[in-house]
Amino acid sequence: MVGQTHARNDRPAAPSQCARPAGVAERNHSYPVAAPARPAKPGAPAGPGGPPRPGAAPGFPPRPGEVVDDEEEKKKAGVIGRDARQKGRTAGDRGRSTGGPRVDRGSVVIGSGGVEMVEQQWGSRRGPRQALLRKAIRRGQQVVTIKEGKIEITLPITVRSLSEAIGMKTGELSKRLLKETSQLYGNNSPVDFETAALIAVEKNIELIVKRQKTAEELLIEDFERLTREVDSEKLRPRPPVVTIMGHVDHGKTSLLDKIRRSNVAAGEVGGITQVIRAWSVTHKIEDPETGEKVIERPITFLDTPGHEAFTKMRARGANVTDIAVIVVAATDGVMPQTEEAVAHARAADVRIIVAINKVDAPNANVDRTRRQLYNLELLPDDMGGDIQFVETSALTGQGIDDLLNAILIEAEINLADDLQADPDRPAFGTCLEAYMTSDEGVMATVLVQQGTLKLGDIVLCGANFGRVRSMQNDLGLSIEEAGPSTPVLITGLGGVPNADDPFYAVDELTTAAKIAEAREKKDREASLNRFTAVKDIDMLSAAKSKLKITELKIILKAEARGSVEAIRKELEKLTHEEVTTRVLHAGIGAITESDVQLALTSPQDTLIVGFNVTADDAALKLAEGREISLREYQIIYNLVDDVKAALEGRLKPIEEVVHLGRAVVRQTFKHGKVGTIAGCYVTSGVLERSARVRVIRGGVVVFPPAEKVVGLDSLKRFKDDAKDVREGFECGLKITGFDDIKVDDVIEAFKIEIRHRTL
Ligand SMILES: Nc1nc2c(ncn2[C@@H]2O[C@H](COP(=O)(O)OP(=O)(O)OP(=O)(O)O)[C@@H](O)[C@H]2O)c(=O)[nH]1
Repeated sequence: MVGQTHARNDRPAAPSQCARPAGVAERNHSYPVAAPARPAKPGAPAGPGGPPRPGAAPGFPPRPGEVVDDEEEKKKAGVIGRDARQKGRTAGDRGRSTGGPRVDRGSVVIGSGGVEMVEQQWGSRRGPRQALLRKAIRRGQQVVTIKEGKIEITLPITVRSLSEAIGMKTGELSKRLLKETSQLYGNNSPVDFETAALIAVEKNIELIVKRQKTAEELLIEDFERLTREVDSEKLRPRPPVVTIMGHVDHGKTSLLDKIRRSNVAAGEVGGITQVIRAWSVTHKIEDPETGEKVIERPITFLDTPGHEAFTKMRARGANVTDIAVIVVAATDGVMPQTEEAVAHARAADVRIIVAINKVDAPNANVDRTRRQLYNLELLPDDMGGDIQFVETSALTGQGIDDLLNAILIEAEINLADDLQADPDRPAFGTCLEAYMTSDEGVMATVLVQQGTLKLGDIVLCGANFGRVRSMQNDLGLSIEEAGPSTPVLITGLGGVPNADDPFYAVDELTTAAKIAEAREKKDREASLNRFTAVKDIDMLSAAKSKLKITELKIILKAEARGSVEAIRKELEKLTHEEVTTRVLHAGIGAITESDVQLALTSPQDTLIVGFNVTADDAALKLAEGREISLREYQIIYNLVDDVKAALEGRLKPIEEVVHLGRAVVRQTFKHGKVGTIAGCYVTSGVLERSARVRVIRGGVVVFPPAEKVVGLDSLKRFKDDAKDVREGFECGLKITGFDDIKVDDVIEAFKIEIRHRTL
C-alpha cells in the first residue's frame, strides 16, 4: 500500500473556503482566511499577472504554471530583478502578518535572516534565477522549493522532512508549529501527520504519506527478484516433489512404505497418518545405451494425511508439489476425498498421475475405478488425455516400479523447465511441519525449494527466526547443507512456525529478528481482532434469540502445530445456537501447570485436552483434588467425540409432547365435593391416569389456559380406578381444577417426554 493517502483528496475549492485535512479535528487555532488559489493551468487565459488574489497588488507575479517568455515580461511581472526582490520582501512580510503563504512563487525573497531562494517546481531553471540559486547554495544558505498539489512524505515526519516537503524554512516552520501546538520544535523533532497536513494545506499542498517499505517487503522483493532475474547458466536440475493424495485407507502410506522398504503404516497410531512427512528416494532407470538400470534419479515424496481433518494440510502439501499421485483403491473406487484430492491438485496446477491401488484384492474392480476416474476428466493418453495411469499393489509390490518410472517420465517430459533451481542463491522453501521437543527445542521439517540451506544459516520462518543449529536428512543423518527439493529436519528456530510458512535464509540476524517481531505483532493483533469479532457475533445472536450461550472452554495442547490446527478445525464444526466451544489456549508441548492454572479460572466450563502429549508432574499435582477435566488422546476422533459429548451434556433437554389418545364426553355428573365428572368414550389411542390433558370444544382448547398443564384427579372404569383406558372403551374421569366440562367436549391426553439433545 505504497502512497496511501491520509489526507483528504479534495483541495480547497474557493479562496474563502477553510481547508482542513481529513481526520483533523476542529482545533483552537486559526486557519488562513484565504487559502492560496489553485495555479492556473498552463495556457489558461490570465490577466496581467493572473487573476487577482486576495491582497494581491497590481503587477502580482505570474501564477504557477503560467508561461513567462521573455525577460522583459518577467521583469514586468516581478519574477526577477530588483522589483522581484522588493516584491519578495513585501510578499514575505505580508505572509508573516497574515499567517498565509509566505512567498510568491517564482520570486526571490530577501529576508532578514539572509537570502531565501525560492524555486518553483514548474518552469525553467535556467537564467538569472538559477545563478542566484547556485550562489545561495555556495553560501550554504537554505534553499526551499515551493510546491503545490499532492506531495509525498515518508513517515515519521520531522520538522526537516516537512520543511523540505512543503517548501517552508525550518525556522519558520518551527514557529508555525509552536503556534499550532504550543510546543518547541528542533529540526529533527517529530511532527504528527495531522498537524503536518494542516500546515501543508495552508500552502495548498496535500500531503500523501508514502509508506516506507517494511523490512519484510524488502526481503520478499529481494527473493522474488532473485527468482525472476536468475541467470539460466546457474540453473541445475532438481528432483521432482511428489505428493501422494487420496481417500482415507486407500493405501497412500503403504505405497510409500513399499517405495521406501520400511514399515511406517504399522507404527501409526490408529492407522491414520497424522502429520506431513517427507522423504527422498532414488530410483534407478535404464541406461538407454546398455539397457541396464544404472542411472539414479532422486524423487522427493511428501506423505500427506488422508483424512478430512487434514484437508488444509493436504492443500498445503499440493502447493509445494510438482506432481500429485492420486491413489484410488480399486476395491472402493473413487470416493469423496479422491475428488477433493483431484480438485486440490488441479487448483495447485500440478501434474497428476493416477495409481489404482489394491489391484491384488479379490474385490478389486479396476474397470469400474477407471470409469469413475474418467468421469472426473482424468483421461489416459490412449483416450485422448495426458494422465498416466498405473495399477499398483502396495501389498505385493506390483506396479511400484511403473509408478516411479511414470513420475520420472512426467518430470522429464512435462516438467523439465520447472524442475530447475539455482543452488547458489540464499535458500528459500516451505515449512512442512514443526513441533517443540523438550531437549532439542523447535524441530521443523522444511522443504528447500531454492538455493542451498547450510548449517549456521540465519533462517526466518513465519514469525520465528534463528540459526540452523543442526540439520538432518530424511534418514536421520546429520548433514551440513541441503539443496533444492531436499526435505530436512532443522533445529535452531526460536519458536514453532506454522506448517506452510515460507522460510528465507537472511544475511543479518537483526533483519530476521525485526521481521519476526513485526509478524508476531501483526498475528497478535489479528487474533485479538478475531476474538473481539467472534465475541460480538456471539452476543448479537444470543440477544436475538434470547438464548444464553453456554461456552465450553478448551485448553488444547498437542505435539505439532499441524495437529493443533486440524483439531481446531474439527472443533469449529461443533456448533449449536446454545452451546459452543472456545479454544482458550492452544499450544505445542506438554500440559503444564500454567494450563491447569488457566483452567482453574472456570473449572466447570473448561476442558484440558492433550493430543499426543501428556501432563507434566506439576500440572498433575495442581489438578489433583480439583475439579479439572484433563484428558489425553492419541486419536483425533476420540478427542472430538468427547468434546462433542461434553457439549451435548450442556444442552438443556427439551420437553417433547407425545400424544396418547382422545376421548369424547358423552355425559356429565356433578358429584358433591369432587366436582364435575365426565363420562367419556375413548375414540383413539389410550387415556392414561398419569396423562396430561386438555379440553377441546369446537376445535378450540378451552382448558387449561396457555402454558399450564393439568392432569386427572381420577380415571375409572365403572367404579374401579383404572391405570389406563384404551380406544373403544368408556370411562369416567375428573380433570384437575376444571368443572365446566360439557357433553361433546374432546379430552386429549398426552405426556411430556424429556429428550436429551445432540449437536
Ligand atoms: N490388499 C491390499 N491392501 C492394501 C494395499 N495397500 C494398502 N492396503 C491396506 O489398506 C489399509 C490402509 O492402508 P494405508 O496405507 O494406511 O492407507 P492410507 O491411505 O495411508 O490411510 P490414511 O493414512 O489413514 O489416510 C491397510 O490395512 C493396508 O494394509 C494393497 O495394495 N492391497
